[in-house]
Amino acid sequence: MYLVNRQEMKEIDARAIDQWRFPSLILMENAARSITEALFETYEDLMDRRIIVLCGPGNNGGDGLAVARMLHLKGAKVAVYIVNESSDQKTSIDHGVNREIIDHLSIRVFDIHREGQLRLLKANLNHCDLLIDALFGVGLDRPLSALVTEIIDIANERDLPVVAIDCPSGLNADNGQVEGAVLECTDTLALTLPKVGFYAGRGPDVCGRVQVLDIGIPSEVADSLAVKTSLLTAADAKVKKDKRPADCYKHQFGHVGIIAGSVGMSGAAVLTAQAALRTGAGLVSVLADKRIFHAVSTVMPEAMVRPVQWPSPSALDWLLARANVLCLGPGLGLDEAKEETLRYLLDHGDQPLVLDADGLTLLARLGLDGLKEASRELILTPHPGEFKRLCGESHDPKVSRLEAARAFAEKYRVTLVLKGFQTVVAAADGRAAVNSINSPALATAGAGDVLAGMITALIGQGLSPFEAATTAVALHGQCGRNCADIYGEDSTLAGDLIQEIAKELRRGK
Ligand SMILES: NC(=O)C1=CN([C@@H]2O[C@H](COP(=O)(O)OP(=O)(O)OC[C@H]3O[C@@H](n4cnc5c(N)ncnc54)[C@H](O)[C@@H]3O)[C@@H](O)[C@H]2O)[C@@H](O)CC1
Ligand SMILES: [K+]
Repeated sequence: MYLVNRQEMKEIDARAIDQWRFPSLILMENAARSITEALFETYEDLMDRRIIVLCGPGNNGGDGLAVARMLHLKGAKVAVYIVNESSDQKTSIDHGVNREIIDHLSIRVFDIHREGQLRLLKANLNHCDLLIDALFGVGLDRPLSALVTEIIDIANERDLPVVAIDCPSGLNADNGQVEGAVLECTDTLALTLPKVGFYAGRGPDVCGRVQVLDIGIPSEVADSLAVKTSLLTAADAKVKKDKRPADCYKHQFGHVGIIAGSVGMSGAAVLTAQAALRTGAGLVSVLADKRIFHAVSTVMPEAMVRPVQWPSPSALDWLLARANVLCLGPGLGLDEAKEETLRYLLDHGDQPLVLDADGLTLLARLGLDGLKEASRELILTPHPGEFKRLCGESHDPKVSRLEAARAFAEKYRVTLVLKGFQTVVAAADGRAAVNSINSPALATAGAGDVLAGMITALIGQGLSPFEAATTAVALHGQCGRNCADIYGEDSTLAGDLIQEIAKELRRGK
């Protein structure tokens, strides 16, 4: 699903109106109908609640007026407050139309132009059971005034459920930044598409549950724009590849080469390899330190395990001659021999290479300057600490994860998987995706090794690095959610995730 900024959303609305010939008032009516339905679905006792709709002067406020009308006509208890400070109190055209309609109904409508008029709102908020936020949507284009800030502060002080129409007021839909105040919402009903700002800066704290509502704009309209950002949802957890033919053989599904594990960290090699096998890899070869060879090979009869004394160019040559994709790093260790191993791999072979965990720390040590000229596709999977190390001095904590990941991937011509809550995947060509399928169950030892194995296996089966990374991230998130249901968030083990890969892949067929 596309994830859009304000300019893209406005362009989609404008094209729907100008090129696809949808009258804007129809879109507003559709929006209001979808929002009203969602409110009834979300709040079963809606008819018993005293509802306040806070409207701004633009089309977001117009949506609010139309929703207030629909709720009123269904018999709900609604009061409307319209905040408009502009000197001529001008509103958008469609807001004006909906104002006229509502003025002919018996709904209580109050105008607020200045601070002296806040007393009634303050009093009514004390007896309110649901606040609908229609102050500003994607049209917020300047810092909030003192009046609006005060209104938002008053509302935030109350312990009220708040439903945002399109976007919480005060949230910059481009980057999640807040200047002054932001309405803290329980639910955000995004119109047509989710906005980037929901997943950056303060966005995750203030949006609550996000639902995306269809308002009748055909999907071709968004397709006609070059939107480069997407939101990963359950649909992305399905592997987009053909079903295995009946007469298939293992060499058709990739040969994954894994360089992982060290004394005390043999499990990392096992988890990476098992995850790759469960994700459909035809063959998996592991180069493992000879001291952990038995530990790795005995628990994993399906993988080919070769004992190695690092550094070992000959073992790497053996692997380079066989594997069609490589993964280096989980539990590998950081000694001089491993540094030499990575240096050798960066200079030899042309298979895509996934660098994870210690592989990333080693890369940060070697320096990133050579990456742009690398003869192979590189996929880096850092957690925030590793990412900071990779960025070095250029790390800027004020830049959102999405933009930081995108800039890094473009600069170094790599696919970057910036892990954490709402993992970001970014490609060298500017595409990026944010994962919406998260689970606290994934915060467990070895979960990263599993993800690295999954990404590597999907590349081995022919997916592009970006496709493989986005699919694996969504699938991994889904497995985390399943495990949270089965074992609980506290008790999920990385190995449990691997069992879930099998169930999810079967379900996705
Ligand atoms: N065809 C469309 O364009 C549709 C738009 N829709 C709604 O319209 C919204 C966008 O409408 P608009 O572009 O009118 O924008 P908004 O209604 O989000 O806000 C713009 C209005 O707020 C004022 N404003 C902006 N920042 C302010 C600030 N900091 N303090 C005080 N006033 C401020 C502007 O002067 C303008 O009057 C969407 O978020 C969505 O809710 C929906 O009705 C669906 C269709
Ligand atoms: K809003």
